[in-house]
Amino acid sequence: MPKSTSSSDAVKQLKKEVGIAAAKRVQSNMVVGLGTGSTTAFAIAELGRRLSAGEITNIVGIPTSFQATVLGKQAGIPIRSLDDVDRIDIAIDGADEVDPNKNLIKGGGAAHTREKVVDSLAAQFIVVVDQSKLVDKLGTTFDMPVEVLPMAIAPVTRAIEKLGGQPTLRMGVRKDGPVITDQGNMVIDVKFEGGIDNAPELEKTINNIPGVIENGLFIGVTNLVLVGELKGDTPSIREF
Ligand SMILES: O=C[C@H](O)[C@H](O)[C@H](O)COP(=O)(O)O
Repeated sequence: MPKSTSSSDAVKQLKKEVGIAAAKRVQSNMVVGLGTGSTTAFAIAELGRRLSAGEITNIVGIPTSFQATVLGKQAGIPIRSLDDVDRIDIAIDGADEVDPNKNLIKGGGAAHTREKVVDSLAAQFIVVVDQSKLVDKLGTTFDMPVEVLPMAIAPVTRAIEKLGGQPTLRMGVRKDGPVITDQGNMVIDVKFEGGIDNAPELEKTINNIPGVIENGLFIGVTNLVLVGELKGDTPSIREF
């Protein structure tokens, strides 16, 4: 087996273990925020398994994307909207970068706007990642996604350049033209050379540009990070 295949298999296994570990923290009668991405997909599947096995009963899921809605329904989790509930007990979601203060970059799947709404409302927000997502400084391995109203792409791009960012319009894969989000907007990925110096400030500054819907910085939202990591050849889970 080529090395790259075996290492991607190992990452997939870490994502699976950490997703399952997070799903095991869900108890009966909870309202659960269902995150987006390949890691959370394992958590959603495990929640469905626990429901059908009778290990937990009477949970409902609040999805953060079309993907989470589809996966939640496939797993047999009753899906509700924010109009139907008065609280979210726990939210489980992935991340593209996690810093030592549990601050995040999210939006690799263009779902960060709905994710920020749902994850911020949760009494407990659990982030599930494999070890490759841990960084000392945000913005060093992943560009910051910004969801933008399509008619404002040009002025928002110029405003971000004035702030020192290098914006790129995200293009579709297996679809010509730009990525269109679940809300019908576009996404700009912004590189900051050397990473993001003051992420709490930048989160507010970017969101203050007219036409910006939401950026992918999640500051002070996370309660717990579950990290899947390899100890030698053995997968283990660390929390902080
Ligand atoms: O928009 C997508 C989300 O923020 C994801 O949670 C994030 O990109 C991590 O996804 P994955 O678990 O697939 O790496």
